[in-house]
Amino acid sequence: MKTVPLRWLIVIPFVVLAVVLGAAMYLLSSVTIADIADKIGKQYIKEVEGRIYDRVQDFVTPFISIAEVNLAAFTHRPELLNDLPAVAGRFYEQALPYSQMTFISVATADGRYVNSTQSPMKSGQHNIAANFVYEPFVMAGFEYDPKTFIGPKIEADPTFLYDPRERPFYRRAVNNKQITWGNIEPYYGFPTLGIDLSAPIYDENGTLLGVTATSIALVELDKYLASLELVEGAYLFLAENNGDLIATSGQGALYQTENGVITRSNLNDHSNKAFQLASQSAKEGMQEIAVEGENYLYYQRSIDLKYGKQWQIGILIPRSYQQGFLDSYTQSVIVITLLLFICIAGVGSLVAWYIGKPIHRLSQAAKGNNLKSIQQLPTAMSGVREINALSQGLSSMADNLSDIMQNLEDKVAERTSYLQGENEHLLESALTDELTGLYNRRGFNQAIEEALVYSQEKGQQLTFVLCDIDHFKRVNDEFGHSVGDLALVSVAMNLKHHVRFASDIVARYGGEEFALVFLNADIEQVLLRLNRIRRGFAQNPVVKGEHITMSFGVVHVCEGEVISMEALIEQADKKLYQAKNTGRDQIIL
Ligand SMILES: Nc1nc2c(ncn2[C@@H]2O[C@H](COP(=O)(O)OP(=O)(O)OP(=O)(O)O)[C@@H](O)[C@H]2O)c(=O)[nH]1
Repeated sequence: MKTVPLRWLIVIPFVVLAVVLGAAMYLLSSVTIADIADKIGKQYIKEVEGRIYDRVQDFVTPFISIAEVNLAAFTHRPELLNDLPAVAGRFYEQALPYSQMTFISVATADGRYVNSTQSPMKSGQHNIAANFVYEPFVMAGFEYDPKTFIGPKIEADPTFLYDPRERPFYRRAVNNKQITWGNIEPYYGFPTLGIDLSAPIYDENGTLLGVTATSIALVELDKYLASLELVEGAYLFLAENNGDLIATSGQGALYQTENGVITRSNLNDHSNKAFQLASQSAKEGMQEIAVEGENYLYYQRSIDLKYGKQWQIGILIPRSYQQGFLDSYTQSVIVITLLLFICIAGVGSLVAWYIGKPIHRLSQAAKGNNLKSIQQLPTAMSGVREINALSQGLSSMADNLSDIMQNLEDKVAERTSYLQGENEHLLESALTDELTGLYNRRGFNQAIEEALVYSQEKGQQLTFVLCDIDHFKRVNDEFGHSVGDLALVSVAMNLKHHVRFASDIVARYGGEEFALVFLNADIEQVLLRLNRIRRGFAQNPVVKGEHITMSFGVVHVCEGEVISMEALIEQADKKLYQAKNTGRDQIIL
């Protein structure tokens, strides 16, 4: 079975997971990112549009409401028109909270006129203007006074005769006989657009009593759109239905004045091509617009301002911005995911090293031939409990094995020494004659061979004797085989008695035949001894009063003479044969 290191077992799955997950995220993001970008873009557009819509409504609603409230007041209480200073005070208070409220005015049917006014570019500076205080129809500005309402005169121009009934706001209201919007126009002397709303006042008989009007500067809306923090490349505009711009997020002027003629900027001829295309589409809802290689999401919505007036909000967002943002976001997520998995794999590798190192050490110790390397392992070799348990298990197994081995060694030593004894005993019995205790033929062969080599090496003389009991058959026949055995033992003892114990050899050569070897002995001494043996048999009965005789065949090997064992035996045998054939009980040399 193929095996892998623990480290790879932990690291490889995480790396594979990271790659698969990263690839999956990349594929998924590439498929869905455009979709998500679109959704985010649309969501963003709607959010911005909602803010603008609310802002425009908040901006315009008080202006409409005040006109409506004043119309209702003058309609139901026409006597208010008899006390225009009080009306001026009322207008002043109404205008006070609204910085963009440039005029709140009323003009009576007999030509009197009063308003609360503030500069369209200097919000907060409220004054009162009237054309009846100074001189009839001479317009003058006044400070507000809490008690008299019309306070000290600020300025008066006797040549500035002002008859409101000749003014567009008055005529428009009278002609339309209802609340009517004026045109958006620049304020005279101020770089901002403004618009007014005028309402004719009738008594219960339908007689015209005058016209009340409000007017607002639109500079605040332009400022608001410009102040919005938009994504890069986004454009916003507020326009009238005919495309005339009211406010933008900062692309160009809203009107031009040439030779006293004022021209409003219109979406159709705007320098920003995206605006031009937006005006061409001129329908509400979400669309995609391509301008010079850039794709935009475009959203248009109309705001109903009552009394037949509608404005259009337009928003353009480049799609690349959203997509780029999402791309980099997705890439970051992928990179972070990959890094996370690499960190996990790294930590896994460390854990594998922490677990694997002591295991490796254990296996190295177990591989060694010496159990001591396992027994010497520390009890706490790792911070991992299971590894310590494994180490302790191995260690105690090594202890047990060591005991078993020691037992085995003792037993083997005991058995070996027993077998050695048995072996020696077997060897001895293999070389010894059981009856007499002398060398048997095999023992003799071995002994004579060693003796021959030794004496030849040392250059010593040697005498070999073969001797045989004469007519031994008769002993067996007469006294039985067991008595014959006793006789053989007695002969063996006699022979042994007469040779030198240490170096000479006595053997039972077979049956009643014996062999003697005398080492480093003169032949005379040997013969002396053989004769003693012979005489001993004549004098002492071997068994049951029976005397025996023996015949001897003797071969003497002189110093330095070389002869083989076979030749030596053959010669001795011949001599013995000769002794037997020539009367027995004799020594033949
Ligand atoms: N009791 C006893 N008899 C043995 C043993 N080995 C040989 N013999 C006997 O020795 C006798 C040898 O007889 P032979 O070969 O005829 O020789 P011999 O009777 O000694 O006659 P010569 O050698 O010619 O003098 C046999 O009767 C054998 O049975 C033994 O171990 N025990």
